[in-house]
Amino acid sequence: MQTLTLIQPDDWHLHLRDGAALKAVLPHTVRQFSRAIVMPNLKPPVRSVEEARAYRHRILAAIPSGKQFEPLMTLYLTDNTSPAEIMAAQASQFIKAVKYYPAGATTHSDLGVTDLRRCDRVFEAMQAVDMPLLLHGEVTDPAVDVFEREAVFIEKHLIPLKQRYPNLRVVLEHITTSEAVQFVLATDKTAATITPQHLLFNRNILFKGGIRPHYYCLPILKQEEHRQAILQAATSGNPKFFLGTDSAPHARNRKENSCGCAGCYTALHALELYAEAFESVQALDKLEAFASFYGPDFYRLPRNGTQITLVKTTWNIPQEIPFPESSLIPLRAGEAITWKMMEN
Ligand SMILES: NC(=O)N[C@@H](CC(=O)O)C(=O)O
Ligand SMILES: [Zn+2]
Ligand SMILES: [Zn+2]
Repeated sequence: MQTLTLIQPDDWHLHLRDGAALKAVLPHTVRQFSRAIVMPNLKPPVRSVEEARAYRHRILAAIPSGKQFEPLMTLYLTDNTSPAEIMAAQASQFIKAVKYYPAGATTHSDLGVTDLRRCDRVFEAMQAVDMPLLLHGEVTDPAVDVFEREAVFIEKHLIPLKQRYPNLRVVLEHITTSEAVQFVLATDKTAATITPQHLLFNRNILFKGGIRPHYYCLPILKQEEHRQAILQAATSGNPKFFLGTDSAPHARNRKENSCGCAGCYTALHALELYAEAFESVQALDKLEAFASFYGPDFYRLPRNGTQITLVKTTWNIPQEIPFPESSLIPLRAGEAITWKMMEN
């Protein structure tokens, strides 16, 4: 039987939510990953060191007994974030990054930043203490085509930001376009996370035989040429590209809705999905570094010591998972998948 043993991976972009939802999804992540960069887009968002400390304790309390997991916390940037909060975040040790959401771009982003330039004093402080900036890189201008919003953001906002703060370390999150790949390759102190859905699917899946809300996430899936560009980047062995699932749970009734939420749920089977993507281009030998080395290297954390094993065997992804309000539909629910993580 074909097996694949990896140093235990970490998830460098994850939504854990809070309360009963947190309790429902955390065991899945804990099974696959040792650490995760936890997104701060709660309602209300995690804007201060004290809120991050309290959220971190709620996560720690929800870890299944006997399991090891380290949540790496982030702060939600607003127009009003102060440089002093950045200094306090750096001193906290448990806050590893600051997250930028353009106001209104995605789930729970209404308190996000209205204009990047308003945060210049904060970026100066982040650059000074070497705190990474994580970006949801899309413009929100309704006049810009939804498929162009990442490329326009890079051109109009991110290139100028990096010109003002060349030493600010940035991670362009969940990249979806060849423009993003080109930007990351060309820019110092810049990395990117890549999700399983953006490696496996192009936008056709959204309309395959009907509208499929469980494939809807932001940034939206793009054309095939973009999928190929990010698959090439992920499997290239370049340490600027690493794993971030963007697993984003929403209850079934909120996805299957006349105005459905954005987000794909992959925490259950992320490594299997990534393995399929890497195998599709004969690059399984590149998976371990993408999943387990380049993220900790970027965040200047030690690589994990434990290992996990994937086995080449076919199983069916569950149709649904228990979740508050209704249920949770994992990506590719009910379909077969050809890798399986062994219980450890
Ligand atoms: N990716 C998504 O489609 N949704 C994320 C937010 C985000 O990462 O943009 C969520 O929190 O649901
Ligand atoms: Zn996002
Ligand atoms: Zn996200």
